[in-house]
Amino acid sequence: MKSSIATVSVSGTLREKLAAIAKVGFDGIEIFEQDFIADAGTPRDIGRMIRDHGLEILLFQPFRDFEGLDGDARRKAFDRAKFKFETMGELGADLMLVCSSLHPNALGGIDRAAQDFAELGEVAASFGMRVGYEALAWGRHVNDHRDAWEIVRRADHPNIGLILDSFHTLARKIDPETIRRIPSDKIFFVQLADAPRIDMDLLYWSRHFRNMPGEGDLSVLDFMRAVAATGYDGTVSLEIFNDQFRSAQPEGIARDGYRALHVLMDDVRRAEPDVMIDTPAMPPRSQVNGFGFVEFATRDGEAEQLVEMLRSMGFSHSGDHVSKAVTLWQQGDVRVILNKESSGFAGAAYNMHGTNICDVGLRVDDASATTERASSLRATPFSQSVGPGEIDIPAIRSVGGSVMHFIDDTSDLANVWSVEFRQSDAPATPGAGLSRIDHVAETMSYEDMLSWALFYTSIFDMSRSEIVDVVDPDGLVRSVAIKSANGSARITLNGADTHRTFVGNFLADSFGGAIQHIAFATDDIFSTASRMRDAGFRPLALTENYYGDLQARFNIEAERLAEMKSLNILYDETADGAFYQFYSRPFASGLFFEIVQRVGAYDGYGAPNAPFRTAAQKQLLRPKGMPHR
Ligand SMILES: O=C(O)c1ccc(O)c(O)c1
Ligand SMILES: [Mg+2]
Repeated sequence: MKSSIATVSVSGTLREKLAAIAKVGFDGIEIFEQDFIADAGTPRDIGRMIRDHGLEILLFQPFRDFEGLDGDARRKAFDRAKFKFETMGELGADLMLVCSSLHPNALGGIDRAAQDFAELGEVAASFGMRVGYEALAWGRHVNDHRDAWEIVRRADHPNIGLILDSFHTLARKIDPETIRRIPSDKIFFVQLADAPRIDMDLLYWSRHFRNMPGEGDLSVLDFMRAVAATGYDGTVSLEIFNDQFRSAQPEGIARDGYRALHVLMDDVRRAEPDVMIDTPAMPPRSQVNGFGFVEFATRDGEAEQLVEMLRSMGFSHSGDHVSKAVTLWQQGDVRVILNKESSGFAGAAYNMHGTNICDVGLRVDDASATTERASSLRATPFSQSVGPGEIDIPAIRSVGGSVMHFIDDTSDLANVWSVEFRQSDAPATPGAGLSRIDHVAETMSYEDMLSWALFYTSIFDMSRSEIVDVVDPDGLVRSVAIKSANGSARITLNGADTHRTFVGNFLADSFGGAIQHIAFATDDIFSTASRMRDAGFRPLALTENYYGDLQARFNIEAERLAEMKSLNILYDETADGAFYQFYSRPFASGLFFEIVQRVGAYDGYGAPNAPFRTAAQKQLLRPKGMPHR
């Protein structure tokens, strides 16, 4: 199988696109005519430049409005095709995509179109070219791959074949299983794209909202399984028209494309064990079993403030690093590390961002297999020199340049706490009932959200929720939740459109995204909240109006409601269960803690409460009388 990406999928000039596509390791490209025409080089020069990047031109496209014409218009269409074949010869491309016609004068008829393609096949053959026919979902007469296939079958010419595009098939809800009966040698090329399910005009949806396989809601896996089952082992190419991608960094998009394509082929291989799939092998998705630790880079007054907060939340100072200014704080199954080093990764992270969560440890089944899969999918490995008494823990780069470490039970990684930390003499405190990390919340620019969701769902056995809109007083924040298969690890990604929102404001200070808050789980939030209050914890205060509204919306006993109000506990309820939560006040550049209790099978994060708590948080951040940013 050759991997390819269409030049339209990536932003920049043709040269910038090629550099990015080549760097991440695609075999070739689909060259879009616009990209080619906009470049000042001759077709020969452009062809050479592409090959100099180590890339093949696997497809030239698109050729429009060809079939179904008659008279002069038909002759003109053939002349146009000849001109394109000549250009392709100079470029060094031998396959042209013809998409189904939208021409107002195009006449329908399978046999008429077949006749056009039989003749075009002869012309193509005389130029040493091949032609693939693709049904656009909004084609005038042909908008279904089954009709395109029938035309190709009846054209019966060795230089005429079919091009399949997952978007056109899946957007129209055409059963991809119908692909299994097409002979593989007549499939000349396969294009892949996903898209979010939005009810809108097909053309508009396709030209603006496509995204990488796995980033949307279409079943690209079922489509590709059917293609693979035919025995097709030719090019698989990403053709992604997306407004956001057009303005993103070319290399990030190319990398996401590479990741999406290879993870899809890996999934196909696992789903169709009898089919030979020729892509690099990688370990299966990594099983995540919760969070091993979270690490703050911090210093001075902010470090003292953090210690105060941890104490007030019931954490005990349980250990000191054998050689570094690093302390370990524990409660239940939660480990928080405070790193006050001025050198190394945490030191650099502090110098850049101030107090921040620079590192997260995920518990996985197999740490080295996890990093192996991650590097196969072009994640950036991370390592730093291992100091005296330290264990080399496998790690990769994560959101905003932070680090993600992997801990498992199968190697000496399991002993890291006893090896790297000396137990503290400080007496353990009784705690406040926090048992584990329920979730961590990462803040990022909305443009990066799909990319980080793909990061999690491709490397780990994690799935993605629908995107929900969270209203901030100064803008919209979109949020998607990532959850491990067993529910033990949850990560929410919050995408900010503007820096005026609470998360956007944090983003402006944190350059490129970071964890903004950590939510701890308790089994009894009322007891936890009162114990924390007694230990000096200062919760985020909600308004009277909030509790008035709760009373109106839900059936909560008056006494309970009064207790919630006095402890600043928020509430949500669905058919699956109930959810209680309360928050700390923001500290440092807008970091905060959350305490949650899930009742029944409640699976959300209290999104209906988000506008009220963000308003309260912003109130505290904004200096009185100052216009906000
Ligand atoms: O939107 C289009 O016109 C268009 C062109 C070529 C394709 O391969 C395609 O899928 C869509
Ligand atoms: Mg296409």
